[in-house]
Order: sequence, then structure tokens, then C-alpha cells
Amino acid sequence: MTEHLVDPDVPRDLHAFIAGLPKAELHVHHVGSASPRIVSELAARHPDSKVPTDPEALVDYFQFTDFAHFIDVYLSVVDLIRTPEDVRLLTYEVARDMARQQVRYAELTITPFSSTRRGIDEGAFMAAIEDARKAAEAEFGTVLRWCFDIPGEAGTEAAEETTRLATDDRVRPEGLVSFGLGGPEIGVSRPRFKPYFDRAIAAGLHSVPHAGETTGPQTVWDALTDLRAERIGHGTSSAQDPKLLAHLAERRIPLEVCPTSNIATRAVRTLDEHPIKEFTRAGVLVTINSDDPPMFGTDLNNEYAVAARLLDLDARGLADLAKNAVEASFLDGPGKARISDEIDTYTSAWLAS
Ligand SMILES: O=C(O)c1cccc(C(=O)CC[C@H]2O[C@@H](n3cnc4c(=O)[nH]cnc43)[C@H](O)[C@@H]2O)c1
Ligand SMILES: [Zn+2]
Repeated sequence: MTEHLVDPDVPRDLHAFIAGLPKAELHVHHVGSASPRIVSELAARHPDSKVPTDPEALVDYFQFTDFAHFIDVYLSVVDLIRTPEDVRLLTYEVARDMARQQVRYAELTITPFSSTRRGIDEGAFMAAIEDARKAAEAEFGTVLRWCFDIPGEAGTEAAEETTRLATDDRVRPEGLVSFGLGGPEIGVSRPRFKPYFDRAIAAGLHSVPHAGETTGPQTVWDALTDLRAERIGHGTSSAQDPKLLAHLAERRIPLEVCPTSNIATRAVRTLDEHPIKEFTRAGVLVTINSDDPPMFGTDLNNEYAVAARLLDLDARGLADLAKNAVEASFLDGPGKARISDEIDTYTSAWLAS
């Protein structure tokens, strides 16, 4: 258990239960998952960068005044990833950190445009993530799948390039399952990206845009209507629209909730004001995620502890939350059954002990 992440309001035995609970994660960014060790190693390799090389200094560097500041800092870390070897190392180490937290399956959001525009060859980029994916599965037992997202603020060029990389059979990686839209939402309307999502969906990809993280519920409606979203990244502002909550619940459209992220980017003022309870009360399928864990001083286990406190959950409630993520994943039936059964077996043994 990482000591600085022990929530004093959550019993220690529940922290221990969470630490061993098999989990799936559906909303976590590739570069945003770089551990302080990896970031400082990359920063030392590239001394022209403004990113600190000292992991202690990174804690201050990762304090954000608002969402725009977060994106500026995020892009400074993106700038550190310059070679296919950097990409492979990052991906492999992210999987190692996941395995330590008993993450059995993760859909990792990758922004290939940010790497190809910085000069990394697209074929070498795809080979690097695929090589790390296969090594992680063989060595850690963690299954990784990819979501390629458009950085919406970068406009049409980014949308076109991301869609090409996601749909061209000669380039797209085997592990790709979904298509997203990330970055700032203000001034970046969802309907504008409909043609790109139409192409990605036609190519067999699932639609998982960010929406309602920093803008109101209309963005979530737009993501559902125009981008045919199957899950919503964040969806925080859905709580402001009872009709939307009812729609999400009735259609079983999951929300990818990332509580600590929303505080760190100041999308929500305090954890106690987070609308997660309103989501569950309305019957919405809630999944728990870490988004950009080291940047937000968290990890997936801590997000489950936060959820336990906000939703007043015991071990069985936490196991149900973990099973929500499995159900909402893009795993096939047997893949879902395998992790769900593992969660049940683990929980029964824990409760019997
Ligand atoms: O790479 C570029 O050159 C570039 C140019 C203009 C704009 C952008 C972006 O907006 C990149 C945004 C980047 O942020 C990622 N991300 C990570 N966490 C979150 C989140 O909580 N909400 C939204 N986006 C997030 C996202 O995947 C994009 O890669 C880039
Ligand atoms: Zn995100």
C-alpha cells in the first residue's frame, strides 16, 4: 500500500482489500501515466526541457491552477517522448505499475498525433506500443488495449491524422479497440468531429469521447447524439441534467468517473462536492478510473478508496464497482467472465477470512 495515499477515513482493511482486488481500468492516459521515475529519467535525457528531473520537484510541477494549465504541463511531458524507445519504455512501465495494483485489463488512451507530429515514425510508434503490450501480457498478465484519441483543440489536422492512423489497416495496431476525443472542451464542439467518429465506427472501433468534464451537460448530449458515444469520459456535468442522468441509466451508458482528476484540474471544487453519489442514485453505471495518476498524485487503488468513502461502500460494494468496469469494457464475453469470476472468488475468500 502506498502510505501517502492511505485515506484515514477508509478502514485499513478496506485499503488492503482494494490492493488485492482484481480490477479493470477504462480511462487512463498513456503519457499521463508516466511515473515520476520515468518522467525524471526522460527529463534527464532531454535537458532542454522545462520538466524537473528531481521526482520531489515534480510534485510541485504537477500542481495545476486550472484545466488549461494542466494541458500545458501535460504537453511538456509529451515533449519528452521523442523516440520509439521512449514510447516502448513508457508503455511497458505503465503496465508494470498497473500489474502492481492488480489491474488485469486496461484500455489505455493514446494520442498518436502528438507523437507523429513530433517526428516519431508512425510504423515505429505502433511497433513500440504493440511490443510493450505483448511483453506486458506475457510478463505481468495485464492485458492492454488501446483507445486512440483526437486532441480536439489541435483541430482538423489532428482529427484527420488520428482517424487515418486508427482506420488504415496497414498502420492501425492490433490492440486498438476504441476512438476518443480529449483535451480542452471549451470552444471544441463535439459535433464538429462527427465525420471522424463515423469513419472510426465504420472501421469497427468503439466511441468513447471525453464530455462534460469542463463544460455542461449539452456536451454529453452532443457526444451521445453526434459521436454515438458508448461510454462517456468523465461526464461530470451530467449531474446538472436529470433527463440526461435518466437517459444514461436507461441505456446503460457507463460514465468513466475519475474523482481525484476532477479536483486536480479544478473541474470540481472538493471531493465532497463530487457528483458520483448522484450518478449512482440515478442508477447510472459508474466505473472508477485514475485518468493521469502520477500527475494527480493518485493511483487506481486510491480512486477506489475515494469511491468507498464517497459512496459509503464495503468490500462487496467495491467488488460491484470493479465488476462495473469489467461489464463496461470492450472485452469479449469470456474475457469479461474470467475477470468477474476472479473478483467474486477473491471477494468470497476475503469475506470468509
Ligand atoms: O500534441 C499536440 O501538439 C497538441 C496540440 C494542441 C492540443 C493538444 C491537446 O489538447 C492535447 C491534450 C491531451 O490531453 C490528454 N488528456 C489527459 N488527461 C485528460 C483529461 O482529463 N481530459 C482531457 N484530455 C486529457 C488527451 O489525451 C490529449 O492527448 C495537443
Ligand atoms: Zn481523460
